[in-house]
Amino acid sequence: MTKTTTMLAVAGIAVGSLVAYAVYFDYKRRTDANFRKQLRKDKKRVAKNQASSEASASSSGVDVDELKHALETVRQEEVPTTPEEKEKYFMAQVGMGEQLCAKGPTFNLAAALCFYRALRVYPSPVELIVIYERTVPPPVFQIVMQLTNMDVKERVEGYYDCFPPKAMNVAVKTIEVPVKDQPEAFTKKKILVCTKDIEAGELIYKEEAIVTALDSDLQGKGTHCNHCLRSLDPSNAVRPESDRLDSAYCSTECLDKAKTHSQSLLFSLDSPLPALLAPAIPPAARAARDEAQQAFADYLKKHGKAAPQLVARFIARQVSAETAKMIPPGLSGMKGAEPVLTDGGDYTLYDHLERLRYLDVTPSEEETKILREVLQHALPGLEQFVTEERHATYLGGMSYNAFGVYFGEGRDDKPEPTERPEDVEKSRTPLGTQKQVGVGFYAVSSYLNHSCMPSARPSFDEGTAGLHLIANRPLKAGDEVTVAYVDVTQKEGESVDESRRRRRIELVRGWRFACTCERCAQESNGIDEESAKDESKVSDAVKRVEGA
Ligand SMILES: C[S@@+](CC[C@H](N)C(=O)[O-])C[C@H]1O[C@@H](n2cnc3c(N)ncnc32)[C@H](O)[C@@H]1O
Repeated sequence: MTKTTTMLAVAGIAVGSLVAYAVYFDYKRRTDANFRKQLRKDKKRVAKNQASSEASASSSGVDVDELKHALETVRQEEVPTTPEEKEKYFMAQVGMGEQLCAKGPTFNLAAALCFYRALRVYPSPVELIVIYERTVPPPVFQIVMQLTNMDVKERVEGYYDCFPPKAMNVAVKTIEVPVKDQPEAFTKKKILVCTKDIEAGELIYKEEAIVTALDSDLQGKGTHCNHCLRSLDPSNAVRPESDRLDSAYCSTECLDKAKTHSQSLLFSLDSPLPALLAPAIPPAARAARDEAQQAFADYLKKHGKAAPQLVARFIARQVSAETAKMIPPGLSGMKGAEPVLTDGGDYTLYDHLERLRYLDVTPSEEETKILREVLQHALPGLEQFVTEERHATYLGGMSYNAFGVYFGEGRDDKPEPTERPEDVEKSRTPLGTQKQVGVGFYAVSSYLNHSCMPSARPSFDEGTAGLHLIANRPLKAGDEVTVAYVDVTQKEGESVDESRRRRRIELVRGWRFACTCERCAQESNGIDEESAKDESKVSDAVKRVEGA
């Protein structure tokens, strides 16, 4: 209840460790599902008598509108950027909060706002809430919890107001669809719809990939840019001095972006942090980092899959985006580190991944260990971020949502896979994965559902991983936009049934769903006995994976 109590409790935990990536963790925890779960638990445990934050007047005696207004005001305030400033700010706010507490109930809201401000810059918000519970007078603590819950709730619920950006002409809509064989049961599904009328052949939007990975047979050859995937003349390629993947780039601009986003952290001995924040690396640590990166590069080469690389790059890009926020504008040299994916709102890259569907996959222990070591040797502490569970979510998210990048009619020189068909890595590629040069993960396009009669198609017209979504037919505002995840053309010599069966089996293998599109429904009418057997295999496979 005194200044010393909170300050001492806090000092014992982490005030001294406000380094770059600690703030990154802070940011993540604040926004991730586990943190929100924890908050809900805390809310139940702590605020037993607290009226719902939706109620017009709260048990803390502060009107909800007043709280909302206060929250908005705090949100508008600038948060200090450097670790030292944050620490100073934190101490000042806690000190002021405690002084205001002593002045009596009239100052409860003002006191709570101080504690809330301190929470915003503290590296371990959950721990701090637990400390507050012990040290802050209950009525003030209740208000801090209300502010925190309100903030998290608004962030979660407001996401689809800001995303996708309005200029992209699409919106995410949640619809209810009937569950097969269960009359009157419905399930929720997200679809992407147009927000304006579009002509056939018109560009709906263009989207840059958040992360890309070249197909493994092209890695190191110098025929494609490692960042934008553009075709290159190897003799003109830009080659970095130190690069674990022997990467080539089409320009110094792509090289710089790649370094900023992920290459420096994962595949080179450069500092993963900008000079302003970078700690000096002792020679022994350098050697260990080199070894960890070599093991990761060997792993990627041996397994030939893109998803583990996309995962690593996505994590690295989160680090880069969060560290860029900590550096005063103009000083960072990290231009482009933070992708702008929303119309305002304070969302992180993780917000975009978290809401997507993902495949239920289990990364090998070896893969998790290798990735953790690469991260640990780049920034000690970062490895804590890759728990088995989180790694599985990332890997499942990338495997499920990646799009194949292909140019023109695609390529014909990709080595035929040697694995069992069900083990071949799939990406959404209307020409078939054999035609792609690599893959990209896209925040908006991840929401596109499949149709065997798609209303749109991805196109890589600029010869890079920049995805142009083109309408296949006229679309009205509100119509669903779909693409083909697999090659849906009926091949020469293939019957309607055979084509239907091929598509559906590929969809089950790659994305584990039985296609419910209009064309599949139409073509099921004349289904023959042989196809019916395959169809039950599709249903069984889906049941197996969905029931698992
Ligand atoms: C990447 S997600 C697309 C967004 C997703 N609809 C959602 O609700 O988040 C792909 C998933 O959507 C569903 N889906 C997409 N296209 C479908 C189709 N043609 N038929 C049935 N389900 C489909 C499947 O569950 C599939 O696993």
